[in-house]
Amino acid sequence: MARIRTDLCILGAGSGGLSLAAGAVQMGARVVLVEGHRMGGDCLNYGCVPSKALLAAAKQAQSMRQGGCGIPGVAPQIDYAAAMAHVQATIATIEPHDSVERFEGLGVRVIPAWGRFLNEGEVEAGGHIIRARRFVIATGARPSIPPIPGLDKVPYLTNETLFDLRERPGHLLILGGGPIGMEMAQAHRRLGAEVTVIEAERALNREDPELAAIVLDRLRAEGVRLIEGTRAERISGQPGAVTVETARGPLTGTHLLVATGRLPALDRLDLAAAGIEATQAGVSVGPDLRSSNRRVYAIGDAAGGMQFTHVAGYHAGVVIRPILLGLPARAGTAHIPQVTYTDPELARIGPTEAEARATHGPRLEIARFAFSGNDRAIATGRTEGLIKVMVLRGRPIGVSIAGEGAGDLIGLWAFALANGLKMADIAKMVAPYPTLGEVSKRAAGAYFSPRLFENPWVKRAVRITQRLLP
Ligand SMILES: Cc1cc2nc3c(=O)[nH]c(=O)nc-3n(C[C@H](O)[C@H](O)[C@H](O)COP(=O)(O)OP(=O)(O)OC[C@H]3O[C@@H](n4cnc5c(N)ncnc54)[C@H](O)[C@@H]3O)c2cc1C
Ligand SMILES: NC(=O)c1ccc[n+]([C@@H]2O[C@H](COP(=O)([O-])OP(=O)(O)OC[C@H]3O[C@@H](n4cnc5c(N)ncnc54)[C@H](O)[C@@H]3O)[C@@H](O)[C@H]2O)c1
Repeated sequence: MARIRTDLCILGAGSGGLSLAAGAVQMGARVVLVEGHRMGGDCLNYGCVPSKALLAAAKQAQSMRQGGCGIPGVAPQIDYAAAMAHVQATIATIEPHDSVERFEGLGVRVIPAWGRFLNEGEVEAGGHIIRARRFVIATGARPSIPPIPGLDKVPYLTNETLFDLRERPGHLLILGGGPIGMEMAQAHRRLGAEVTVIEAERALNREDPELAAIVLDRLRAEGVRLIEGTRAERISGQPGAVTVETARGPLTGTHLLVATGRLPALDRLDLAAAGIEATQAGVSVGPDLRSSNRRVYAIGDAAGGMQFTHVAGYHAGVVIRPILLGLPARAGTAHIPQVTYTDPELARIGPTEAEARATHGPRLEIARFAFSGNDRAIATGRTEGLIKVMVLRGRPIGVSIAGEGAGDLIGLWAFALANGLKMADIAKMVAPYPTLGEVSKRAAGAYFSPRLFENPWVKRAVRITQRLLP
């Protein structure tokens, strides 16, 4: 076995591992990056990128079908294989950025193999023994497959196989109404498939129900059949005919997509050999993302917590400080946004209204503004939408937005929360007219309006001043 000595060994070349490798090598560290499967990880190959590309194709089809602004709709000619070719072309365009060639060009040593710990300070991968000053586990997550009787005997899809389809499913059954389930439900419905979602609780149940309802109403109106509060009890069938038995009766479709959550991918690592503690949720880490083995950190999906590409990238930025410079660093969550890319989009940062009320009680104030009052939304015919801001002592602590462009609109609030800005700072902003961005300013306006317009002291001050002014 060849021996390698290095400063930093990263396991997993997905969103987190790649960000860390690029940053660390360019700052002068010797970096070994171990990847057992595809560079770019889940996000590029089976996650964010293909799902957003398919949603874009579906949105194109829907805008033709729906028409609007005086232009009548037309029946789109949908070629599912062509939509999937667009998905693959999107991946192929982004791929070079995450490639072995690019990282080797930066000076990273890439080992294309699965890695596993041999002891507290060594990893074995592809016939190499890597001894590093620090290790970072960035091995991501994979679909969690629920133990439903019969599921192991039928053909089913996950996000890892869905994008390989070239023939449109006639009727796609989806187990799970989380972000994966709802994004893929809308994409497939708009591309012409029949779609039924079976959700054990409430669809999009981590979101504010009032805002989730805006999205779910739209999906239902487009023909997605949503069966909530129902578990799959037994599954049977064969290719082309899969039946899910539920308390509300059997449901039969041509394909089944399992989207019931994701579990950290730790099984190949032999964590015990390195004294690294973990639970089902992920590697056990403190706020500094350090594991029970002080040489080893975990980032991204492998660290449990929020499963998003931007979180993996953020984690990379957090651990680079102690690893390269010995400086302290802590990862927070209060300023992390998340977006479900249905149409309309659903974006959130911080707690929902119910969560914020449970923590802060009557001290919490809520500012809201509906997209129906935004001139741009009216001009484009996209008036379904709402922004809701949770405010504590003049500062926003949480924001939920459902509506066209919500994922971009949440950016302003992510900036505000990351920098501890106040509602007054948002109110100071002059937003260009007519833009959807005005909804943020109007929400801040809604917060100050009662203070300004319903305040007898303000009225009295104005009357006195008016008497005194020449
Ligand atoms: C369908 C879908 C859509 C999504 N959409 C979004 C979105 O729109 N926005 C968003 O922010 N997030 C989205 N996500 C989540 C996002 O993809 C993940 O949060 C992100 O990829 C996590 O990055 P990571 O670096 O932790 O892991 P990954 O990107 O999964 O990378 C982990 C890598 O580690 C490798 N690996 C695993 N074990 C080993 C080992 N023992 N040795 C060597 N290599 C190993 C894997 O092969 C993989 O390449 C989506 C996920 C899915 C499934
Ligand atoms: N736009 C985005 O940023 C985006 C998109 C997709 C995925 N992701 C990430 O990937 C993660 C995983 O997504 P996901 O949608 O698979 O998981 P999820 O955990 O968010 O949702 C899974 C849903 O499945 C339901 N469920 C679980 N077991 C069930 C069963 N037996 N029968 C019926 N329903 C069942 C749950 O109640 C839940 O609502 C997300 O939490 C998110 O972090 C992000």
